[in-house]
Amino acid sequence: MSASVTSVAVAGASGRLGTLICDVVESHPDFELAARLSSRSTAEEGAGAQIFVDVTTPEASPAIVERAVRRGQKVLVGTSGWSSERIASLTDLVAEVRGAGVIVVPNFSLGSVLGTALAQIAAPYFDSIEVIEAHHPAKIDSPSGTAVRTAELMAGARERAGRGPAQAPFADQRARGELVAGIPVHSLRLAGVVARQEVRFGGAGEVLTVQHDTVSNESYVAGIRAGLEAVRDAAGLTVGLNRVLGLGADL
Ligand SMILES: NC(=O)C1=CN([C@@H]2O[C@H](COP(=O)(O)OP(=O)(O)OC[C@H]3O[C@@H](n4cnc5c(N)ncnc54)[C@H](OP(=O)(O)O)[C@@H]3O)[C@@H](O)[C@H]2O)C=CC1
Ligand SMILES: O=C(O)C1=N[C@H](C(=O)O)C[C@H](O)C1
Repeated sequence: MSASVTSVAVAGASGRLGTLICDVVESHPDFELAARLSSRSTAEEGAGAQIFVDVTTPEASPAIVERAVRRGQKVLVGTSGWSSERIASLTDLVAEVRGAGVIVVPNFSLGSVLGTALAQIAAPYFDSIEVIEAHHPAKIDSPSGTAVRTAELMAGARERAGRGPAQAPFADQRARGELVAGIPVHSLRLAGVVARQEVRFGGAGEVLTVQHDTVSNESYVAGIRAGLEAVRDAAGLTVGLNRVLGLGADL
């Protein structure tokens, strides 16, 4: 392995996103694929790589990420399930481990990140907000990580603007979706869909919709490349492709 080439291990390499990440690593002149890991891999496999990528499952991800951080690897996380609570404990871990560098990217698609940013701009101006996300039927978790992140960021934007929680009437009824940071989120798992998110804002006599569609996994390629390039020299914890691309903080 040449000194200028950075080695990468991918946990979840046999999955949909992991396969794509391995392709991106292999086609990038600065990186070399050191290990393809699956659910059957041992904890030691991939330990020698400089960068460790986690794209597994929300259940498995925290332990996999902690192990990689503790052994001094730079870590890029694309797995969903990294809610604000999980991010808080990751922040503590990163502060504890000297030299740690972790980037968590809830969505590698530029359009999705911009959609979430636009939703944050709108959130303080509309008390009535609902999120509808749709994904392919093989997705094991719901709501999506992107929907959770979007709802949390919209609630934060409202709080910073001095607005109270969004309205969520009759939220105790099951068909009203799952409340995330006080905002109802509805999940569809539908053949023919890759990934879609709609954020609907209701106001007096009007509805604003911020919608993003991923129509193929190609939408993740540029974000994956940017994440890999950024995590090489990462210090501390970074959350969101917007920060990786220098598009600003959480608005
Ligand atoms: N950030 C983003 O832009 C995107 C994020 N995602 C997220 O990435 C994650 C993976 O999605 P996707 O590729 O579609 O999922 P898949 O089900 O296709 O792949 C899951 C991968 O994780 C592995 N795995 C499962 N359980 C474990 C375990 N206990 N320990 C270690 N590895 C395990 C599987 O290995 P095996 O083959 O052995 O079962 C497989 O390689 C999800 O959380 C998804 O939401 C997806 C797309 C885009
Ligand atoms: O599982 C997926 O496919 C996706 N998962 C991520 C999420 O949960 O938000 C990102 C994207 O929506 C695709």
